[in-house]
Amino acid sequence: MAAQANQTTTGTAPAIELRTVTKRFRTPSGGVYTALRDLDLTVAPGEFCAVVGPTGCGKSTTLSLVSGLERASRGETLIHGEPVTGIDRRVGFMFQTDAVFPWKPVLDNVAAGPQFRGVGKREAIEKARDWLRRVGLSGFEDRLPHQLSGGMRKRVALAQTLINEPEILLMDEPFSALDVQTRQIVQDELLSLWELTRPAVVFVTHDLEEAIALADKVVVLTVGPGTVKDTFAIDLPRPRKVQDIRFHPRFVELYEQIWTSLRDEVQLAYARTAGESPRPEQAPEPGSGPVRDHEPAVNEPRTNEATRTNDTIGQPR
Ligand SMILES: Nc1ncnc2c1ncn2[C@@H]1O[C@H](COP(=O)(O)OP(=O)(O)OP(=O)(O)O)[C@@H](O)[C@H]1O
Repeated sequence: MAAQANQTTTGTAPAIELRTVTKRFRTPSGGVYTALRDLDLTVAPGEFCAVVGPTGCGKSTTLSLVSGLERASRGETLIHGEPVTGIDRRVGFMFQTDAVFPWKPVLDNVAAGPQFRGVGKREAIEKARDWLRRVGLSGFEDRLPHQLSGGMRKRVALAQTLINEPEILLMDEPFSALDVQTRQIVQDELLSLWELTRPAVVFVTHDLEEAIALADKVVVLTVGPGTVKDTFAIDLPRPRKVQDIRFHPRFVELYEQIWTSLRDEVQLAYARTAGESPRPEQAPEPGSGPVRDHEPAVNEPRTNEATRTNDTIGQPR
């Protein structure tokens, strides 16, 4: 603990650290489902980390642990060297669905975060105006969210998240609902805004091209119970334009290497849900808080996983 405290004060602690984390859930039938097992993950301050893995391998669960929404059954989750004990104001989130107040104009939606954090209304509105300008939405301040396109709503979501200047940014498939062209524009915007404030990012995606184009490193998780299979440093130059970087010869090399690692996990996940190789029952693990050790451990796959396995992870477009 002393070493951790020292690391924190000297600013050298990782922004995020998961140490040998296991996460188990109780299933509706009373069994125990192990979503993550012995997962180790470190993200440095200012580092952009993308996480890929087959459906159901525990990517969102990993984010839930960092966000403080869930607690590990075993192992430690640390932010800047300190254990996560709940929701932390230094952490920002962006998910697949937009978290907006549908009845509020865009400006008020963006100003809501700072106001919630105690900033006065006038200052919050000025800040919101500034962030809307940065995401290219000046002139749209009075629109309601439903009066914007999907891409514009994502830019609002970016402004809403980044206005709070998070030190850690957790993103769970934030752009998956967008068409390819809009997605690339918003990805570029994310990169240029990230350069401004440099939060540590964990970006979960099913899109390997997106992961490589955005990240400093790509972490491949195994089929569930998820653990880190491989970590790839993305040594592509920055600043990047996502439309261009995928034609870089190194991008293609990295894509092939990472896909080789990922492909086996995707196929295994698909085979499980297609019934070729049923998920093994798992022995309960000690020290898991509310899930007691003598309870039966049964891994129960989600019924809709098979349909999502191969459609979003594939060869470069
Ligand atoms: N609260 C919960 N109770 C029981 N099981 C859960 C709970 N949350 C997640 N799980 C299970 O844990 C596993 C991992 O879920 P998670 O959502 O983290 O996977 P994922 O990799 O993000 O999936 P996808 O790529 O499909 O979004 C899944 O099999 C899921 O059904």
